[in-house]
Amino acid sequence: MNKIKISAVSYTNTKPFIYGIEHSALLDQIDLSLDIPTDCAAKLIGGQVDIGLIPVAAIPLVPNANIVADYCIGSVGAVNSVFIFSKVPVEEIKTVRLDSHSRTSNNLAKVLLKFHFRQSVNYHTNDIEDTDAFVLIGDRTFGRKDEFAYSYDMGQEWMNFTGLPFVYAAWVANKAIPQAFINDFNEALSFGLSKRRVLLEELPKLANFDLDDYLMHKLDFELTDKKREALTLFLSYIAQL
Ligand SMILES: C=C(O[C@@H]1C=C(C(=O)O)C=C[C@H]1O)C(=O)O
Repeated sequence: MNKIKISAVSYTNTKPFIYGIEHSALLDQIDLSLDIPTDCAAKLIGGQVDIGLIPVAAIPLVPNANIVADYCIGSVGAVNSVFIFSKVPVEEIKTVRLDSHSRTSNNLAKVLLKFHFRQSVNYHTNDIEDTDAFVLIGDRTFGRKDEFAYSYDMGQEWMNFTGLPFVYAAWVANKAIPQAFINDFNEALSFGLSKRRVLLEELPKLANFDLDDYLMHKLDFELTDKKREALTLFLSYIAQL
């Protein structure tokens, strides 16, 4: 049988899933690559992989997109790794630099600034551009919150805006995947989540970031009905940008 090709996010948020996959019999049946979120999306859209843990904002661009797992990268309120960092309070933000790693959070920033904060903002993608604020996601945000005059946790702001949890990335396939594989895959992901304490022992301690709180509490990995509702709502807001 051909191996199933999978691209997953290379950040710490995905390590519980990788732990589960690496400790399962699935390892012989798959080709696994770890990529930044934009590349996970590009590989799934381009057909280089069969399944990707992709930014949900990219789902409409995936041919035959179908969500194949009961787990995701999500949060119920603050997530502590998806931020708008700003020099000025949000009512004064006029320019924002987007994060080249991100698809979901760049769109989440636009949705929140337009529909929640009701700000008219110019967006830049150039790294050297001097802007009022910028989007930053993933491990590169760890411990950096206090460096900026204003930090907006977008998981928290989405909760303030909609009363809903949020899903940043989901396991999506671009073709039909055999049900037996999906069952084993869910089992592996669930096993990885149940071993987060073991994983935390293996990860280096960070001086100014609570990794335990991040993996055990801030991230919320179950793709619940409320998160699916949030996903549909988020995609409908993106369509109105
Ligand atoms: C919570 C996070 O979720 C992520 C955010 C993504 C995005 O903004 O496109 C994509 C994948 C996830 O890794 C994070 O990276 O901090």
